[in-house]
Order: sequence, then C-alpha cells, then structure tokens
Amino acid sequence: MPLAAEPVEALEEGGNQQQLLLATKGGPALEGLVVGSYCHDVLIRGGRVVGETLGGAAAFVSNVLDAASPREEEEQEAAPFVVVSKVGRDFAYASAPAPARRPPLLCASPTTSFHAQFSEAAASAHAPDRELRRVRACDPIYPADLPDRRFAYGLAVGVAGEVLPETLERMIRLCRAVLVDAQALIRAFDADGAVCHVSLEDTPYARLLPRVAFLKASSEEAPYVGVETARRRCCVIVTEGRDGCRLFWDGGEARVAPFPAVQVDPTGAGDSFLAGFAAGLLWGLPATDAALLGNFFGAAAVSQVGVPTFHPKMLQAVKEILEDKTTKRSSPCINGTTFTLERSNMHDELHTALQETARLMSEQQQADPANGNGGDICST
Ligand SMILES: Nc1ncnc2c1ncn2[C@@H]1O[C@H](COP(=O)(O)OP(=O)(O)O)[C@@H](O)[C@H]1O
Ligand SMILES: O=P([O-])([O-])O[C@@H]1[C@@H](O)[C@H](O)[C@@H](O)[C@H](O)[C@@H]1O
Repeated sequence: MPLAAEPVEALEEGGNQQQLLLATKGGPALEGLVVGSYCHDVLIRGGRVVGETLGGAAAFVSNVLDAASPREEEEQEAAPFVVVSKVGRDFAYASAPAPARRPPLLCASPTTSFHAQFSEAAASAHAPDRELRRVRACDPIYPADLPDRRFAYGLAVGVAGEVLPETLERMIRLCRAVLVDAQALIRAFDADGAVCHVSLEDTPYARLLPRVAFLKASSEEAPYVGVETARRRCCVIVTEGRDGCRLFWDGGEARVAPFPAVQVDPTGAGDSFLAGFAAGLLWGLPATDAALLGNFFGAAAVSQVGVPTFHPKMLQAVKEILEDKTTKRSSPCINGTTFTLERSNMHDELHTALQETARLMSEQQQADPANGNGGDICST
C-alpha cells in the first residue's frame, strides 16, 4: 500500500523549505504528530455523576504511545511525538501526565466537555454502551497550528469536530503516513449537543481518503464510513468491542482476536486501540499483527476508569515480547515505502504471548483492592 505523504519539495506553504529539510534531518527518525484536543469527561449513570476524568483521544493516545512505542534506552521518559491540542483556561487536568508532558494550546473558548450517559443495562458486544453529549466545544485546530516540519506518522484523533478538513490535509502533507479515527470525521452534534453521525461520503474529508493509510471506525461508526467503498481507498479497521477487530483492504480482510478484560469503563478503548496499532507498526509489525497490539491496549483501557495507568511489569513484558517477535526494528514499516497488511506466520504466537500478559494483569487487577476502580461504570 503506498504511503500518504507528499515529497518534501511540496512543503513550501507556511514556512521556509530549507528549515523544514534541516528539521527533518536533525529530528528523531520516527517522530509522530498527534492532532486532537484533550477534553473533560463527565461519566453519568442513572442520573448520577459517577466519574469526572481527563478525556479526549489525544490523552489516551499519548498514554499508549509513550508506553508502547519502540525506544532507545536513553529515551525512557517520553516517546518522540508532538501533540497539537486546544483547551480553555478552565482546563482541569494540566498536571495529568499527558497534558503535562505535551501541553495544549490555550484558547479563549472553554475546554471541550462531554457528558457520557451509561445505560443501566449491561452493554452487549455491539450495542452502543453510552450516549455522548458535547456540552462545550473548544476552538478548532487550524492548519497553521501544526508545526512546520515533517513527521514519520500522524494520528488525526479529534473528538468534537476540531480536526478541520484543511487541517487533515495539512497533516497528510507533513506526515509520511496518516492514521485517522473516523470519529474525527463523521461526528455531528444536534441542538442539544448529542453526538450523531453523518455519512463520510457527504463530508469534505472523503476526497482525502486515498491519501490516508489507515482509517479506524467502531462498529457503530462503520455504517457511516461505508466500509466497502472506503476499503478501496485505504485500509479500514473496524473495532468490535470485546470481540476484537477486523481489517478490510482492497483485495483482503482479516479478523484479529481480542484479549480478556474486566470492563469497568469503555471510554478510550478505541483511542487506545488506535495508538496500540500505531505502536505495532512502529515496531515493524504488519498491520494485521499490529492490530493485536491495538486489541491489547483497547482491553487494557476498559479495565480502568479514565486514562489508564499501565503497570511497569506489564509494559516490560510487552516490550520483551515485541523485541522477541519483531526483527525489523531498525526499519519499521511506517518509515518504509509500503505497508504489509497480511498477518505474519508468528501472528498466533504473538497473540498467545500477549494473552498470557493480559490474563496475568487482569487477575492482578481484580485481586488488588487498591486499584481504585470501584466497580463497573457502564452497567449496574
Ligand atoms: N470488553 C472488552 N474486552 C476486551 N477488549 C475490549 C473490550 N472493549 C473494547 N476492547 C478492545 O478495544 C477495542 C476498541 O473498542 P470499541 O468498543 O470497539 O471502540 P470504541 O471505544 O471506539 O467504541 C476493541 O477492538 C477491542 O480490541
Ligand atoms: O471511547 P473512545 O471512543 O475511544 O473515545 C472517547 C471519545 O469518543 C469521547 O468523545 C471522549 O470524550 C473520550 O474521552 C474518548 O476520547
């Protein structure tokens, strides 16, 4: 599959071309660009507020990229990626790890805020598990808000329509490969702020799809994406909650098995999936194998309320598995010229090894009363 970015020569707008070339030469080889705003999440069940947390795909994505990206020993602190995010002066989580590490741009408008209303009944695998209402919206992210330099990869992860079509286009110009969350493209909001969806084909984003590498949608969003049309333009990944995910491309498809999890809060599962998937590509895995890492971090996300904290032992185990199973760390697919989509012959081994880690972590978490989760937010 060809990559999305345009040649460096095309980067004349908005900056000095020579500077751009220098920045690319001197910068980290696998620097990423994450575009989407942090937000406030209020979790509500039965008319009662049961949680208030940092939200926004950018927060969940940063958390997983920092945890799972391949890194040299001396880069322990933070993985090489930039976050372009906007919040208002009311932002309540400036000292949380993700915003503290990569501070958002401050705006006069308030921080984007969502109310997530969970149904009283336990969610089934594919039924919507929550109703989302956007109660406040921060400014959009404009093309001029993005840094003037090249990136190995970009993640377009808006939650409230903040990634404008022209901003996505600019990302495609700056990044060698762009991964997009469909929720950044097809969300609309009714008069009350309730999230609804529009058909991707009817949006200005549709024409950009052939220049996108991967488009991720939840099974609720998939009908609005139009998988059969979209798969002819880029690789489409449909996440299916506790059932894992499927990949669709022009001429092939694959199902990728899930990992065990005790769900306490489904918020951020899709975001964490996408970041785990991107990390898998950075490790040099083919897309179908990288989706295993997506499923792993999606499962880890639902096991905690809000942005999850990963146990260092779990991360060490995952890193050892990836070091053992990947051979191409020095030339990851995301930095090459094409993507391999089909599963490798060690797909099942990788699943088994990660599953063992997921099972151990899940058991530890259930046994540990200090994990602070206090029960399942999304069901009674
Ligand atoms: N209950 C669960 N058990 C295990 N894995 C889960 C569970 N819920 C979600 N996941 C993982 O997270 C991914 C994204 O979840 P999904 O619910 O499909 O996305 P979204 O949060 O966008 O609605 C899934 O593909 C799966 O890998
Ligand atoms: O749960 P998920 O679909 O991965 O992503 C979520 C968004 O849908 C939601 O709008 C936002 O408020 C959450 O913080 C989270 O980013």
